[in-house]
Amino acid sequence: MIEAHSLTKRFGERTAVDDLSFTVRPGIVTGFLGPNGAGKSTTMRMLLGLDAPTSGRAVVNGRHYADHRAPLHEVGAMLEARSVHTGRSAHHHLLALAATHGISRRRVEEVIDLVGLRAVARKRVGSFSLGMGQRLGIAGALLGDPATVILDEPVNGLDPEGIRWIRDLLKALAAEGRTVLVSSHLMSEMALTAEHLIVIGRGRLIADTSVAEFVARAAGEVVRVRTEEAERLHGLLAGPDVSVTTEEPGVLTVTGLGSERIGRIAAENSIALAELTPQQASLEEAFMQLTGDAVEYRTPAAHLVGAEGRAA
Ligand SMILES: Nc1ncnc2c1ncn2[C@@H]1O[C@H](COP(=O)(O)OP(=O)(O)OP(=O)(O)O)[C@@H](O)[C@H]1O
Repeated sequence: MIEAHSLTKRFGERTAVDDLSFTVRPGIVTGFLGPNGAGKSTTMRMLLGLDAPTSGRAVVNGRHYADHRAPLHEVGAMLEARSVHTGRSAHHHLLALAATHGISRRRVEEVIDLVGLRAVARKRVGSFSLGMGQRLGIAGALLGDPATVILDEPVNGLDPEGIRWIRDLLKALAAEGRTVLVSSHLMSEMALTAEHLIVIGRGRLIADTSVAEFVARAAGEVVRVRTEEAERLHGLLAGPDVSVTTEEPGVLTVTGLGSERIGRIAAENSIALAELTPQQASLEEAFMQLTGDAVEYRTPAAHLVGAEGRAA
């Protein structure tokens, strides 16, 4: 379990994390989301005792990180910036880490296999690709078989197979009853991986909710209706809090009225419907809506869409 109590971090004039409180529970994957510069890494560093909060408290498994006698057994972490001696092999790096906690060689071999680095375990870390480095970071995080796992952007640099592997690994770790907190700016990835979300913008909490609730809350109710009498139905549905648009002939997109109500209005007026479909906004759309004001470094919209791999 991870608890942030009114965490605040200032760097000079800049407030990177602003009165942030949340709890991350065991047994599910919790996604930590926010636009670039939102304060995710700084928060994770405070959880791990690497940055001291200006005020507030970070507690992991009931204690400050620094108060754990054998922290690798409590919290396994991988932060974005890797601090690995590039001249060492993966095997040696993990052995050195294991030695600090009296962790056995056998466990080192186990995690090497678990992260799929067996074939390159004796190679110098300096020659590793970004994806291999991520796998090594995860091996280090899991070395102490910790109850809590904190990973900063773990899918960075991984290929599709690697991304799928991380997704399955995180879910398996949570299913074993561990607390799993994973940061990302990739909404689509979190939708597939996380069950719960903590969303921040400009260092402040924007949402602490399940993935399903997050989308529903941000998106509002949108229903697609197809009928040969679109024009007549349009007139019947229109109202002060209802917006009806026509994107293609015979198809209405209705916001502000539920599908049940639309179906009833159509029936009362003897309008046959060919389709009546509640739409779900994608997580990206929901995220954009919620964090719109909190984006620090804004990219032109077309670039943002492209970066997320979605068609306009
Ligand atoms: N050591 C530091 N000194 C000064 N400012 C800092 C420092 N570390 C972070 N910041 C600032 O604090 C804010 C939050 O940064 P942080 O790296 O925590 O965000 P993030 O959500 O992890 O972003 P990203 O997704 O880009 O990694 C940013 O405005 C950043 O410039």
